[in-house]
Amino acid sequence: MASPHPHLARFLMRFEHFPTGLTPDEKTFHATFNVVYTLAVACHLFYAIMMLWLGEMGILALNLAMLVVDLVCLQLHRARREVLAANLLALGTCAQISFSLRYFGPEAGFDYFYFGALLCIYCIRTSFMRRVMLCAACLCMPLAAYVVLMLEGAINPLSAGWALTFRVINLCVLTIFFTLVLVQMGWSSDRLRQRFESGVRFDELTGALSRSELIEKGRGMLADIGPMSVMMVDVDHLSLINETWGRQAGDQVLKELVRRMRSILRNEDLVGRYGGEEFVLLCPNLHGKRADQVAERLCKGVSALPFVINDGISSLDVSLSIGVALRQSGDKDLEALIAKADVNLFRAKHEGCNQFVSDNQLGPVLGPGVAGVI
Ligand SMILES: Nc1nc2c(ncn2[C@@H]2O[C@H](COP(=O)(O)OP(=O)(O)OP(=O)(O)O)[C@@H](O)[C@H]2O)c(=O)[nH]1
Repeated sequence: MASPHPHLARFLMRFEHFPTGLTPDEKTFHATFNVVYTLAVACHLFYAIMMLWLGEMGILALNLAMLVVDLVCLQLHRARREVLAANLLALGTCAQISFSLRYFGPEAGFDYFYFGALLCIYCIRTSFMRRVMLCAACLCMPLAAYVVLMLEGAINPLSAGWALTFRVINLCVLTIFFTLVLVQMGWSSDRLRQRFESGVRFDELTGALSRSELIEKGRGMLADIGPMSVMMVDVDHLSLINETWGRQAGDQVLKELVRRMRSILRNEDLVGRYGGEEFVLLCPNLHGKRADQVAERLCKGVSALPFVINDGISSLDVSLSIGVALRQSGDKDLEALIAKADVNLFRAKHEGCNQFVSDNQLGPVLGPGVAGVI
């Protein structure tokens, strides 16, 4: 899916050096999180300084604890990070609200109303478990704040001007947080929906399209669109990798291969697992020399970095061979195109692997290579 806001996406991407192999959407997703975290941490620090100033050691301890959790959370794996982020943002906001209640008294009810409205919008797009977690997290702290308030009564040491300023800041920060979280949730849930709810069948191991799905979508493409390239991709010497490092290592190579190919290809290109270690790529509107350039980029790009296997203990150099078939005008037979790509793949293998051969007869372009251990 293309990011709905390309300018925002480009801006957000400046916030991080990304690991290689991420798609533009994934980069935006990461970057959004980083902006949210930066804001969250800055906000916690701001409140911490204010608490110190006001001598509120209890709320200060709470804020600092959350700051530490935030920072730890930053280091976590991104899947877990997503769930934690939602909770942390809610908790952080509640800390601010408990402060508001304490110092602004019942007027802070408006903040609650506003926060509740934002949370509702946010929750609509989350899973049931996440909604439960969010609500639990969001209810705990204001509840604690109310108990404290009931015991001590609201105090209001701030002048009306300061109180208004802080409440405005509070509401602005809330708005920025939740806007960013909403944007991010929109992108991620769209991706999830595309992946799991659209009835599209995926290969379980690699996440590539299943063979039947690929054929179905490919036939649709041939009916609808003009030029197109079909590439048959084969991992070189996978049986050697399996024998030397075990089948699990081979599986990791296949998974990583699909991830890297996706990062090189455009969003509209389809990656399907055709069988075993063979993948078919369907690239609409790609023809002539541009198809060769993409095939070359795949060969070079995928093998540029070693593949990490066995939980990071070892790494392998892995290369690809690719056969490219170009759709001639009027071609409607997908299987014939795939068969043509397969013939070209056979030539690429025969001529030494780690290269592509295309209908353009411009390949092979790379020297022979073998899978080797670093
Ligand atoms: N780990 C793993 N291996 C697979 C999977 N599917 C197929 N293979 C292996 O891929 C290997 C394919 O063997 P070959 O057709 O001889 O190909 P190769 O060893 O890659 O040699 P070349 O293609 O000539 O470079 C076999 O060892 C299969 O067991 C899979 O899902 N996981």
